[in-house]
Amino acid sequence: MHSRTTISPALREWILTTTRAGHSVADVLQLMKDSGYDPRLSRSMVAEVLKLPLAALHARTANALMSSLRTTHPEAPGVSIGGQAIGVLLSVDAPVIRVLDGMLAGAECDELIELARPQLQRALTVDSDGGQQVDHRRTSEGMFFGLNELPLVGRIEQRLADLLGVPVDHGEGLQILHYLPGQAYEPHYDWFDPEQPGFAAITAAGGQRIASVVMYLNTPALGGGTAFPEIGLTVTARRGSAVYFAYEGGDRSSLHAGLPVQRGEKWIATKWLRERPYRSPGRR
Ligand SMILES: O=C(O)CCC(=O)C(=O)O
Ligand SMILES: [Fe+2]
Repeated sequence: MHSRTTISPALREWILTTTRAGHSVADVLQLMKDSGYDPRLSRSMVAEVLKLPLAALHARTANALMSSLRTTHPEAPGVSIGGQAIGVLLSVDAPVIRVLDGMLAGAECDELIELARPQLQRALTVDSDGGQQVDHRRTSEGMFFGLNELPLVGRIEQRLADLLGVPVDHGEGLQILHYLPGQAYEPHYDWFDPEQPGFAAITAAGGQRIASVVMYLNTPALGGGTAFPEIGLTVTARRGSAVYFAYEGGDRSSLHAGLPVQRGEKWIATKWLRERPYRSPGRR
């Protein structure tokens, strides 16, 4: 007798909408695994809902589950997305860097600052065990928006997704950072170090980081650029513009720093992108 798996209507609906939204079967299985579903059970449930032969899923799973997406690097001279003309002002091949102007409209910058201001807290970094820590290397204050938390946030996330060819749910929540004179973010990598004990925990959902977009929400009076010391490049912090950079885990050329603000203040919004969907069913 063929025994059918019991699938809740909510889960059935989620599998259908997620695949219709363009996600691969591998993505769906990975998201379910991240949410604690048994992989074998997930495969039968997904096969049943999508009316796929179970064997096809088994054969594909091992490779497909590890499949990871890369961002598409924006090409000069630029692109228009939803009415926003984004210009590519500078391109570097190694590390991959694009300096972008027109990433955000002035009003969007102002709105993000005002929404974030009341929620600022001392910015944390991920410690070697995967937990959050106060870090002397990063003296700014910050906050995170949930994915698509507000229409403005959702609009910016969709623009980034269209620009980089990666679904919105590969993104971590948008982080807003505020630096005052003297505050900085010392040289660091955005990818997670596979040698660190917390690597498995940090990358269990979404996998490794693959790219970052630092968007400048204001123009500091002096200082506060983003430096790439390995190649001697400093990107000027200018309201509405952004720096995008992409990397592999372990890529030391992607070392970068938020230089100290010398006069005025600096506001940025950072989006970190993962190789796989970072958002799982039921998680914001
Ligand atoms: O403040 C900056 O310019 C860089 C910020 C940064 O590196 C980050 O948010 O990961
Ligand atoms: Fe960074």
